[in-house]
Amino acid sequence: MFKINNLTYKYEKNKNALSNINMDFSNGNVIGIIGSNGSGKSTLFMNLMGIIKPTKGEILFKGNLLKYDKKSLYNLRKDVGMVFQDPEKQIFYSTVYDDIAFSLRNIGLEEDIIKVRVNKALEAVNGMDFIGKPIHFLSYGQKKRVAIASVISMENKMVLLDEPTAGLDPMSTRCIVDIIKRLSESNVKVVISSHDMNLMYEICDYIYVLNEGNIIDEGNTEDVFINEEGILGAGLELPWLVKVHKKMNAPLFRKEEDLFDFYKKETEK
Ligand SMILES: Nc1ncnc2c1ncn2[C@@H]1O[C@H](COP(=O)(O)OP(=O)(O)OP(=O)(O)O)[C@@H](O)[C@H]1O
Repeated sequence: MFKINNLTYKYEKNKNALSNINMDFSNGNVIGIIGSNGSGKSTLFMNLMGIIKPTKGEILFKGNLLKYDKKSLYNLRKDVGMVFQDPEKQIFYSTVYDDIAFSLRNIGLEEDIIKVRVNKALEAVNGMDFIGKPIHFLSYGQKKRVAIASVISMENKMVLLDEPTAGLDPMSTRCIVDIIKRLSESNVKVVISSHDMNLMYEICDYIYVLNEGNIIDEGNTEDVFINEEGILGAGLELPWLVKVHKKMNAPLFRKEEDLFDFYKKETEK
């Protein structure tokens, strides 16, 4: 859906946050953007959503140059939803129900359909307990789950997730992994940024590695993560399954269950 040609973005009085970026999101169904703090991930997402405009280069959406008038942005955001890194940036309403319902009311849905969508989205993030609660009663992790539910409820064709699991406990993280898998199975394109290399290795099928605003590597997930130099060079670490492969000479597995099955069979021999 998105194709990015030679995108450069510079914040005022700062060096380039992104330099000459080329990306094609038709390369995968779950696309990962990895990079250490300050490498440009959030800046990239804000460019894609039309919140900020490239200093140089172009962003194509469905083959057309991104436009910034109200109607074009409304249409873009009907197709593409984004979960911001900081949930406070996208939560405005007094109660959880109304917050999620807000965007759905905006696109003119009937109240009974809204009710179904809000319930379904909150169930997906394991958040039905707080449906009627005022937002300010929630913890950071709970707000994050509401922000994710809000985007899911829109049923967009594409979802951008900026650090969706940062600050979440293990159970909530598993919920998010399941959500991403389900979205992908229902043909929603997912683009995700995260510092959690194990998560990215598990769910992504194509990876871009950002370092100080430059793409220093890209490719299919296994090819990118096997390149230790590239990963360490970007200030990241190898997923544990790749470490086991490299240090213990085990086959390369994508899922930990496959590794455990392998060793179980080996010890039974
Ligand atoms: N509003 C801003 N004004 C000036 N510089 C900014 C602004 N926001 C970000 N930057 C700079 O742009 C660069 C990229 O920042 P960005 O937030 O996109 O990185 P990131 O990869 O999302 O980082 P993190 O992993 O910490 O979320 C950094 O050098 C940062 O200091």
